[in-house]
Formats: sequence, structure tokens, C-alpha cells
Amino acid sequence: MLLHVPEVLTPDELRQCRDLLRDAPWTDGRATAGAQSAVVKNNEQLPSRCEQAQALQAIVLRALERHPLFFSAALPKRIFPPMFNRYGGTANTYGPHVDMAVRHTAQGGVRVRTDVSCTLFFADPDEYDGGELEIDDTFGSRRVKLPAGDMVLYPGTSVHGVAPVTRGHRLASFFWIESMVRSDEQRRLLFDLDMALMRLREREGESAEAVALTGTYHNLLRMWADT
Ligand SMILES: O=C(O)CCC(=O)C(=O)O
Ligand SMILES: [Fe+2]
Repeated sequence: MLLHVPEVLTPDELRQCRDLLRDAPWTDGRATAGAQSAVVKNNEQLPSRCEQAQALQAIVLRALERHPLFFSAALPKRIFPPMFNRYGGTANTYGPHVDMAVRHTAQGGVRVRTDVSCTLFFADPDEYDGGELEIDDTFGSRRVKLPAGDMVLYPGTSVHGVAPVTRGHRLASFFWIESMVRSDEQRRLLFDLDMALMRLREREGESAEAVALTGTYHNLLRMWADT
């Protein structure tokens, strides 16, 4: 499933993030790439231990925690500590690649299975040319470029890359989620049911049918979730 999650950050959080990103110690993004992706990767990233990355991580994680659409779509069990990248100038692209199935955090060596991939945008589309996130999957090929503060969520299994940025800078956070529900198909069914239930409640309030279907949602989650 590919999902646009709007307004993950408030305007105030976005401003704080952009201030932190401005004076950050950017380094070669190849440092965290696997053997295959290092060949096509040409961007910059923040070292995860620098103070700016730590402050940014706290803002992003807090924003994710309060977002019901993100929770419903990802059903997160573990979130890889968000990382931060920049494309522009001579380090301006990331060719087609696949993400490693399991990532180890730099801190405690915690393992995260990369069921869901996320990109949270910090720059608005009119601030740079190019820089679309190109995602190839069973739904075909999609090019994604979102307003600052918005996020895209897509299957960790897909081939994806970032088109060359030919003007300005593209700033983003990227990270992975190990979901309580490993299967993309099952997660999608739960998400669709949750969204339909929300609309049903808006229209009819707490009807007997809404209660029964909420029970079905939770029984499916109980059957499929690995917590
Ligand atoms: O910059 C992005 O949107 C995606 C980055 C990415 O695919 C990666 O670092 O593996
Ligand atoms: Fe990637």
C-alpha cells in the first residue's frame, strides 16, 4: 500500500526542523548504504549521533505518535530512529535500489524488520526541481513529491529511488517500520476496514453494526498481530 499522510508536522514543528537542518553537519550518505545501494546513492545525511539529528528525531517521533492515520496504516511495532537526508548541488540523487530487510540501530543494536518505508518532506515542492521519490511495486510506478510536513508510506519490499534534484535542495526524513502485521495485504485490509468504520461512525454514530464490525477489526488484528 502506498499512502499519503498529510500534516504530520505542525507549522511550528516544521519551522523548528528546518532551523535544525540549516546548520547541521551534513556528510556523505553512502556511509549507511548497503553494497548494492552504495553504487547508486549520491546524497547527504546527518550522522545519527549529532545533536541536530537527536533533536529532529524527538520531534518526528512525537508527531508520529499522535497521528491516527499513521498508526492505522503502519500498525507500528518498532520504528527505526528517523534519519535525515538532503539532495542538491553535486550530491543530488539516489538511483533505483531496495532497502535492507533488517536494519540495526546504531545505538543499542536493536533490529528492525523494514516492512514499511517512510519519507517525510521538509521542503515544499516549489523549492526544488526534480527530487521525486519513484516507487515501483505491484501497483505500478508512482512518482511522489509532497508538501513540507507531509509523509508518504510505502511497502519496504519495493524498488525505489530519488530523481536528480536540478535546482534547490530537497530535505527529508526517512525511516522504516516493523509492523505488528507483517503482511502488506493483511495490513491493507485492516486499514480499509478501519477507515470505513470511521466513516460509518461519522454518519450513524455508535450503531450495533459499527460495534460488531469494530469487534471484527479487533479479532482480525488479534489473529494477525505479532506484538
Ligand atoms: O530520500 C528518500 O525519500 C528515500 C531515501 C531512501 O530510499 C533510502 O535512504 O534508502
Ligand atoms: Fe531506500
